[in-house]
Amino acid sequence: MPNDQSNDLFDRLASGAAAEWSRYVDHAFVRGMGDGSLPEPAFRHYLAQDYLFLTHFARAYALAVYKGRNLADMRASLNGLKAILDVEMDLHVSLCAGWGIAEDELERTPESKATMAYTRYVLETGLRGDLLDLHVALSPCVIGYAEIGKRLAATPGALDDANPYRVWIAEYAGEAYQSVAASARATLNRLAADSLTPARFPRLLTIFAQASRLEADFWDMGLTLTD
Ligand SMILES: Cc1ncc(C[n+]2csc(CCO)c2C)c(N)n1
Repeated sequence: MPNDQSNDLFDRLASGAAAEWSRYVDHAFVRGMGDGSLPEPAFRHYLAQDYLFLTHFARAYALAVYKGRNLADMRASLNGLKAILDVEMDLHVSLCAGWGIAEDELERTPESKATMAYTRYVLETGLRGDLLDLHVALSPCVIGYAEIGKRLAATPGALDDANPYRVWIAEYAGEAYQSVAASARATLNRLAADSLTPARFPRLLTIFAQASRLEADFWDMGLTLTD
């Protein structure tokens, strides 16, 4: 549970933006994946937009390489970039293929406004700010999916064969992804130890709240099939 007295920056942000955070992680789209009631066209629409989202997300990691202040920062971001380009994208393309969406169709999909808004917000925040601003903008995405995966996996029946969304849930609830999220938390704390001041916290909270809102809007876009 979020805790604003915590030493963990992520906990302080999630607790400071509790309304935006819970609209995102407890969204109807998420609950629909948990109990299998999400309409399949909504999931297909989401998957195709998520392909475009991941492409921009890779650019954001490339920007984080550039923004690193030392080789350790730069190497950590490069590992994130490689994980997306060499692993995540392939996983996503095969997940889409399983849902009947071929790679050339993904390439041809027009970007929805929600995808544009979210990805450009993250990129612009990183361009304008420093590495801490950028990692705060990325954190609802990276850490939120781990939290969603863990919660859903604990829902009775969520991982049953009868649930068409079980593969998605198992992926994010799995140990490999949980450890990606744990290291994203550690990165935030490391950067905060270096450059977080009390005066700066409200500005970081604004970034976190906006990114969480845009994540919730991304679920809305899937659910309502909006372009
Ligand atoms: C809208 C949206 N938000 C978050 C994620 C999760 N996510 C984005 S990049 C990545 C890999 C991090 O190394 C993960 C898990 C997503 N797929 N789509």
